[in-house]
Amino acid sequence: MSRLQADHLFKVFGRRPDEAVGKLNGGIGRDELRADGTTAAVIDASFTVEPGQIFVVMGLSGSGKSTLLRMLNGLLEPTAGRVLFDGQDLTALSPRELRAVRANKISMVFQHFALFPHRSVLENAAYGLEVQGVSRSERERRAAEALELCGLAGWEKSWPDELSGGMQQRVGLARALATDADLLLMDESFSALDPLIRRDMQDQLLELQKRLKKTIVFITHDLNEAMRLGDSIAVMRDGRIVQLGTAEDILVRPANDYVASFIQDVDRTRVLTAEAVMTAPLRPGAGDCGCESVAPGTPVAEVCAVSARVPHPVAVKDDRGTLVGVVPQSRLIGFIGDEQRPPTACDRPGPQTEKEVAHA
Ligand SMILES: Nc1ncnc2c1ncn2[C@@H]1O[C@H](COP(=O)(O)OP(=O)(O)OP(=O)(O)O)[C@@H](O)[C@H]1O
Repeated sequence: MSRLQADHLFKVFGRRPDEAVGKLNGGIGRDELRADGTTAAVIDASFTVEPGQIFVVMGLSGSGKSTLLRMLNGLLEPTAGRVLFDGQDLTALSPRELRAVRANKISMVFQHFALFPHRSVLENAAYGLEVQGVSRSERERRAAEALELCGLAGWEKSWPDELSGGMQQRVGLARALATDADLLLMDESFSALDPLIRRDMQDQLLELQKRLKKTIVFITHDLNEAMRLGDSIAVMRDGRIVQLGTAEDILVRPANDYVASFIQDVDRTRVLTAEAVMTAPLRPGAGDCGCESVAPGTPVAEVCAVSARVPHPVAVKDDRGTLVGVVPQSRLIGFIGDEQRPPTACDRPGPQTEKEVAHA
């Protein structure tokens, strides 16, 4: 069972929302509705998020990301459609049941995390547990653990204003992790941070995720962030999900010109991995030599570097050392050059470089 499922979700603000859903289903556009003073913030969004996955919702300002997120945790009631959390229909719960689910199973991390200025870092991290009614000693233990996970051991007694912006954001993350919630909803959580600190936080989240295996919905307007973090990415435009897929799907097979224009500036060699470019080995015994090999998840840029050092296609091996494919140099060069056609033959073949002569 999926941890989270959005099933034909709509959110319409303004007059006669139900009528507007009917019109949207009938093919009317968002702009036509707006002329009536009605805003279709989310239109027919469906997706599933599996346990342990990072699901990223990416889109420009006004595309409907925050509205979608607020429906996922029950803060906003959908105009139509359902949200299933562990198979339970959130839209069918009473306000009291919904509050219990939100307090115990869902944690939010916002862009500007509001820390309490007159509480210590430890008390701030323990806040979610306090709301849950956990005893002081237990919540201090769990908050200290979460702070340590987020690299803030030793800062427990400090005040928020003694911390940098990045550290404050980590306290927010620690607060979310301390509650043991299965589902983390992160709304532009790193957007207010400087680029280097932001990257650091992304790395830290990925590192934490390897251990904790939470289910995370992460909202961002930054495609690079989406590609770094997302096991699965939904690209939103004007309230609709226009593409749903992995970073590789989006880079290699953009669904339309809009998505294609987004990915123009993405460095594919740093996002796509050996797995995306490898082929089946042609000769038996490939990868048996002592030459450098790469893991399936190695970025193409690093595979290029290895390829320049070994005299044959780069072997791709899984974590048990089993050969899963090879990456010939021609494929790497074709990939960087965005070339899909097969290679052509030379009418005067033969070694042309010192390296080729040495290995001829
Ligand atoms: N309470 C509301 N009443 C009326 N319209 C709203 C309301 N909340 C959001 N909207 C509209 O719904 C649309 C989607 O807004 P939303 O905040 O979900 O987008 P977003 O992608 O999260 O944008 P941002 O990145 O700027 O936060 C916008 O046109 C917004 O003006």
